[in-house]
Amino acid sequence: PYVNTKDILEKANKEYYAVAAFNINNLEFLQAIVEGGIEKKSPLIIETSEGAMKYAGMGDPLRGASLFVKMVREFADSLDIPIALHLDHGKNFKYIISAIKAGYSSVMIDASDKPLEENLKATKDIVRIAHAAGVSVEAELGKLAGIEDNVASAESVLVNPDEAKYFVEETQVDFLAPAIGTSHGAFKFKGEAKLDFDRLKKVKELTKMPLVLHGASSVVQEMVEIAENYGADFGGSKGVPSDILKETVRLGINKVNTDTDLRMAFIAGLREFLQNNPKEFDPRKYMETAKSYVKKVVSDRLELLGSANKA
Ligand SMILES: O=C(COP(=O)(O)O)N(O)CCCOP(=O)(O)O
Ligand SMILES: [Zn+2]
Repeated sequence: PYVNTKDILEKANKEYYAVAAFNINNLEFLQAIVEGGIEKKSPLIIETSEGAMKYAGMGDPLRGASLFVKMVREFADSLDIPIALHLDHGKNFKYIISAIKAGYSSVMIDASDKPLEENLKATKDIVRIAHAAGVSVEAELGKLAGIEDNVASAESVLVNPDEAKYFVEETQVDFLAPAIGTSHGAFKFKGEAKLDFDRLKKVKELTKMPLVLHGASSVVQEMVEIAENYGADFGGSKGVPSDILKETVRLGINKVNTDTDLRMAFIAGLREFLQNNPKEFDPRKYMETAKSYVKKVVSDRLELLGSANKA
């Protein structure tokens, strides 16, 4: 069934596991993610960024939002596993309202690049509207390093746990993304991977609410090797190692944003197939390997996060 993201995350919060939030931009990634969820009998959070809404709507974000709701509902309404649709990194008021209007389960208001007072005000405004429409809300405190929504932030600004407690009480957001040292994309760490577990622990103790990890892809070595075998150049790529990811779940992370791992699995499969099948031009065939690799990465992640058999 099509459910509210909050329902999925409240259960995960109580039982101390995490649910992956997989980004999509097209039909093929959605198909592969749903196949993984069915195989693992796992709840799924499908999420789309504002860029995805523009891409699918051919420049019209409301059309994009409505298309994604229809696609995801079509799968969700016909399956036993709970599936929610979430707007990731909502920064533009018009896009956030478009997602609510189209029927998204939840939206993120990302005002983390603003001073606290501005973040508070923007978040309160969205919470008031979203809650009136039965839509749950995610906000972010602190800043991820790396490129976030085209804003290149040289270094990450880690969450302040006391500020987090004040923020959630003031805004009544349903789930919070504390920045603890991750960043988006495939090049997360120069040296050794390190996250600020102490801050995470404190935020959980102070808020007791479902928490979100952005920039949580692991950069699966197996996929990097296949892609590089067929011409990709992913030198220097490094993600969040599985043991570190598991520790964040043990410390209270309940939603794990995953986009890069799916992108690398897809391109690895696509490169491999195209190189080995010079005569093929049927789109139902030449994306098969790509989709199967995405499904594999999805299934492994659902297992790792502990949401398998939790549907
Ligand atoms: O946290 C993540 C993904 O992290 P990852 O890169 O580690 O998968 N996200 O919120 C995904 C952000 C995708 O935005 P865009 O469509 O503009 O590229
Ligand atoms: Zn993110």
